[in-house]
Amino acid sequence: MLTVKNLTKTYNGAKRSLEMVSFTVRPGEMTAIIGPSGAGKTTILRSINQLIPDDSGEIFLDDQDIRQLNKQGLRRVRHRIGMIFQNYNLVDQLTAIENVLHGRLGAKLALAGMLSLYSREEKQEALDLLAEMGLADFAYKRCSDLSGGQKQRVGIARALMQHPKIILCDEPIASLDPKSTTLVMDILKKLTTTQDISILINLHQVDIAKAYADHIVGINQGLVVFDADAAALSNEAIQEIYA
Ligand SMILES: Nc1ncnc2c1ncn2[C@@H]1O[C@H](COP(=O)(O)OP(=O)(O)OP(=O)(O)O)[C@@H](O)[C@H]1O
Repeated sequence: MLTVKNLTKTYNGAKRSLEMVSFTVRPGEMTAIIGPSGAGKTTILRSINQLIPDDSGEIFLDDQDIRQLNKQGLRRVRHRIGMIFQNYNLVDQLTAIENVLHGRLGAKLALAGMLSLYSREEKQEALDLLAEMGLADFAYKRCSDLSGGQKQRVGIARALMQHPKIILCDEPIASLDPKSTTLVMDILKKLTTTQDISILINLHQVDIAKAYADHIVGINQGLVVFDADAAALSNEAIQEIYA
């Protein structure tokens, strides 16, 4: 479903951050990217939907090479890729439901988007998603008044509002306590099994990656040093990834 081939990236004047990175995210699976700080995990995610330019490689979502798309094509593809961030990226002064509705912006004409014009169906869908996230009572609360775990669940609902084929998660649990971590990871896992959504997730915690991911990609200094089913992640492999 998502195939990254020989992705290479150098930031201005710096040494190479990604070196011929290749891996595949299969449909309905959770793939975790693990590796030490600075290994290139965020750079991979940001390159996939072309938030940052890369040097070379191929990024296929189904049959389409994202790197070859024009502006309009890229906009369309981005709408099928949900994103979840460590710092939530919500508009704090808006309510939870308003933030969730932002997930529809990519599908709207510019004017409707600018005026925040949403249909009754869209509003109902946003409410239903918040209820699914256990946040029915928080729909009209400002996001600034929510806890980290609640904010992240609003972020997931916003991503789901895009009806994505894949969700990219950049360390979504890094700021959460253990209870919220379990809640958020359980929700993400359930999306893969019940909705056939693929998840590509950057994680710092190896134990969480082993417990939840179907497939693990280990990165060290911009190179893929492990790429296999989670069950194959041995202590030796972990040592090599974190060397
Ligand atoms: N905007 C930037 N300008 C220059 N170098 C950058 C930039 N962003 C990242 N890098 C460098 O690219 C490399 C990979 O960084 P990246 O943030 O992708 O790693 P990471 O694995 O996500 O790290 P962490 O786990 O700490 O978030 C690092 O050497 C980093 O210093």
